[in-house]
Amino acid sequence: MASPLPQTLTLVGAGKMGGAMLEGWLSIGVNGAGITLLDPHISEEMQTLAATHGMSVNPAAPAPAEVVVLATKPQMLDTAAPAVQALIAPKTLLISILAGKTLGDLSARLPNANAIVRAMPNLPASVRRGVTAAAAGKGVSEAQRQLADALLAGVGKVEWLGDEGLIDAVTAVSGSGPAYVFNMVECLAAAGVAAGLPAEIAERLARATVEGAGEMLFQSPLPPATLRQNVTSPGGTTAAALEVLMADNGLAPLMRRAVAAAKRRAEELSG
Ligand SMILES: NC(=O)C1=CN([C@@H]2O[C@H](COP(=O)(O)OP(=O)(O)OC[C@H]3O[C@@H](n4cnc5c(N)ncnc54)[C@H](O)[C@@H]3O)[C@@H](O)[C@H]2O)C=CC1
Ligand SMILES: O=C(O)[C@@H]1CCC=N1
Repeated sequence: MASPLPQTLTLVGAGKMGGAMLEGWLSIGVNGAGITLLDPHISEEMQTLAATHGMSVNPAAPAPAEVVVLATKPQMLDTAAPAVQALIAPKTLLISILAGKTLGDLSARLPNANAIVRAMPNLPASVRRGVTAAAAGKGVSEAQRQLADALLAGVGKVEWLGDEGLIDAVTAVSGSGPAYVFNMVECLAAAGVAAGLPAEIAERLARATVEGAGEMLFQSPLPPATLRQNVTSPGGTTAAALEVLMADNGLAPLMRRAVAAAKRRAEELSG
């Protein structure tokens, strides 16, 4: 049996991530007429989407909803909290995607929220290929957990965590991770230019390479190390490059430092 979907859902903060998730929910059949968007700086694109699907946008007195999704910047939590409290009925499920803000931080600002799921999605949700890790607070019923799962699975894969304490590390790996990959495309293209390629060709090649490699990861059951080995002819060109990338001062320590910095920042955003 298909998982249940909410009859009413209010999205607080319809920016890049909230908007990406919203498009996924529409595509799995959440009824636009039951959706309310609250965002003081809502984009024209979101307004058009809302009009197309009969959503309500910034109503004067929004009613409590079955599900409230909090998708403002973490720094806006204090400002948004009074309006969010008014959206929460005793059985409302609150899903927060705010980096760094813990279940405890959310409960302290929204004491009337009985059921809170803290989730960390990522931007490929916009093409329904996201991955979200989520942790449920104590007051979340099994039905509410399934409801959250249905919404999060609508935009990609879902990992439920028994330990909320892992979410800052999740944020540093998969939440921020798409940006690392996009930066790798930029760096690969720039390196191609340094090697003599015209800039436009280098960018097209770098981009298509990551698209193709990503699709192989998607389609193949093989571990990434095997996929890497399949490109690497002994004594060939890839081996020469990997000697640099896999050196003691290569990509691994750099990535460790980057992920540690992101995790530290998530911890700083808590409170
Ligand atoms: N962008 C990403 O890849 C990811 C973002 N996140 C989380 O998603 C949240 C949103 O991030 P983005 O979408 O990137 O930011 P964004 O700036 O694109 O969106 C935030 C939206 O909140 C709106 N907003 C500001 N104050 C508000 C208020 N008081 N009430 C209602 N809406 C308000 C803004 O107008 C804006 O449209 C953050 O907490 C971030 O940690 C999580 C995973 C990935
Ligand atoms: O950069 C950020 O803080 C957010 C959280 C993960 C991705 N974007």
